[in-house]
Amino acid sequence: MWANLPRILTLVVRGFVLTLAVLTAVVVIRTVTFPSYQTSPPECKTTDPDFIPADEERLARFTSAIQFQTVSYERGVGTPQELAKFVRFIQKSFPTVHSSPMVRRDVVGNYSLLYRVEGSDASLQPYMLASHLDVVPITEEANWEAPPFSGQLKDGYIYGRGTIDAKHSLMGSLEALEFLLSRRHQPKRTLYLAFGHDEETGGHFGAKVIGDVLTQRGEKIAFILDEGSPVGDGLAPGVSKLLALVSVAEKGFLQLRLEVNEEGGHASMPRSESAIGILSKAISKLEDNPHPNMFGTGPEARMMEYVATEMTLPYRILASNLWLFSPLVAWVYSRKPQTNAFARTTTALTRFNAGVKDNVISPEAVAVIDHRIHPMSSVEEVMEFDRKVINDPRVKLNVINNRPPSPTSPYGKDSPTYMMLQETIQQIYPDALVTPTFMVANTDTRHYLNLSSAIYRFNPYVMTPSDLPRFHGVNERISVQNYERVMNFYYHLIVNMDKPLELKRHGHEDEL
Ligand SMILES: CCCCCCCC/C=C\CCCCCCCC(=O)N[C@@H](CCSC)C(=O)O
Ligand SMILES: [Zn+2]
Ligand SMILES: [Zn+2]
Repeated sequence: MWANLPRILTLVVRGFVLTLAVLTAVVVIRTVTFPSYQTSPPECKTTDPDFIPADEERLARFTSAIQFQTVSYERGVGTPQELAKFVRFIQKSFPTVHSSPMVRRDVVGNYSLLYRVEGSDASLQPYMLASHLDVVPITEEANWEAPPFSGQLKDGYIYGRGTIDAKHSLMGSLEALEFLLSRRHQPKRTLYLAFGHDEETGGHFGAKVIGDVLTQRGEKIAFILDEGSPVGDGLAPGVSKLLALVSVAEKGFLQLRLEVNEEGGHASMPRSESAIGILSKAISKLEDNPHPNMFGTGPEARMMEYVATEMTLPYRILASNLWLFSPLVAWVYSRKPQTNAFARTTTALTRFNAGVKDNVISPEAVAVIDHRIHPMSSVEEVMEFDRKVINDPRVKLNVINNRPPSPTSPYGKDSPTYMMLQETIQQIYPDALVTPTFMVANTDTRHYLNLSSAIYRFNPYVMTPSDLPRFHGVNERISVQNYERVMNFYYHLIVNMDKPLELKRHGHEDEL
């Protein structure tokens, strides 16, 4: 036995070296032969004479739109008077849209707006552009560089709540339509514009009703485009070019109310555990035990493949070989909040309430957890995980609201609508890569799922990592350049949708 040891060791080392050599060879071959999913940009139209400039008049309209304080607070609790004023302002600001015989406008659920622009070819399925009228409340008002409802123009940026979420797309799509109709252009394909008034609190009285109205009309929609992920500048690790993130799916959500009820009493005679202490431990366990890393199991893996050939070398090797490096990429993604959101179901503690007086032991403690569910997980799985982690029957878990992750819409060369979107994005951003991904937050599209199987969530503006905290945060703003891109993106999209949407498969063509 001992005599054979050198031979055995040699064989083991040889086996190891051989395996390493084979793995390295496979990794190298895959890296250099990995297919490119990017197509060259079409002829750029933004230099055409019919480009929409962000001139004084349009910027003034956008500024005014920001000044309406259309805040949504809680489900069913909004700002009806501001919404009504904003609706009147929209009507006055886009006279051609509102007087055209081609346009039917319905006010739905009191304040939401549904426009139908009649196309000349009734055989073509309509499509829909969506956004919303409402905004979230202001936080830390003292830290804003310009008053949050001013729409003030400062150093090339328009400041205010709603500038990126989402009055840019509401006003931008209406500007595009006004521009088009004022040139007496009738689209071939019927187009809907749908603007809910309570997206920020779930869309139960706005988008839900719009969805019901269209369902009752028996409408089937070729594709829907709502607010969503942006064109990232430095957002994705290893990608130096602009990266247009088209969300073909959306995370689910689960909002849970955690409640502990214990005996209260005089603060001079406390028991060893209080309602506050028990709930704090539960919360702390949830924060210490994140939901499992699922990177590589959902549409996020496709995102890596779509950009693999364009990445800097170390990332290119990783992205071309997810079969081997998925756990490593998963770890890299889990290190920053914005990429971690793609790797797992997230857990945000959004409310914590207890106590009424300094010397009274509170009999009750309540917290709210907002989970965003990874597309490959489920509401049930998340509940089960939380229960196991908390492992304390004194902590009651009540569901406030929930929604499973959305289905994934078609993407890639087999999907004419996705390709039309990609082409339009490339007209505005000729140097950008375009990739499917999923939306880490939620949109009104949850109410439109039965209207279309092709639902995309995309914001046609550029965002850097330092811009991300502006969503629902302090100093929300959009650059004039970005707002101009938004208007022209919608304009180009509407023009492009007059071209036939063709499925080019197996040598035959079908039109939607
Ligand atoms: C690897 C790529 C990294 C890219 C990282 C960043 C991508 C960031 C993407 C999107 C951020 C934009 C978020 C906008 C959210 C707008 C929608 C919204 O606010 N929805 C509400 C709905 C409330 S319903 C109760 C929400 O809370 O989700
Ligand atoms: Zn929004
Ligand atoms: Zn929002």
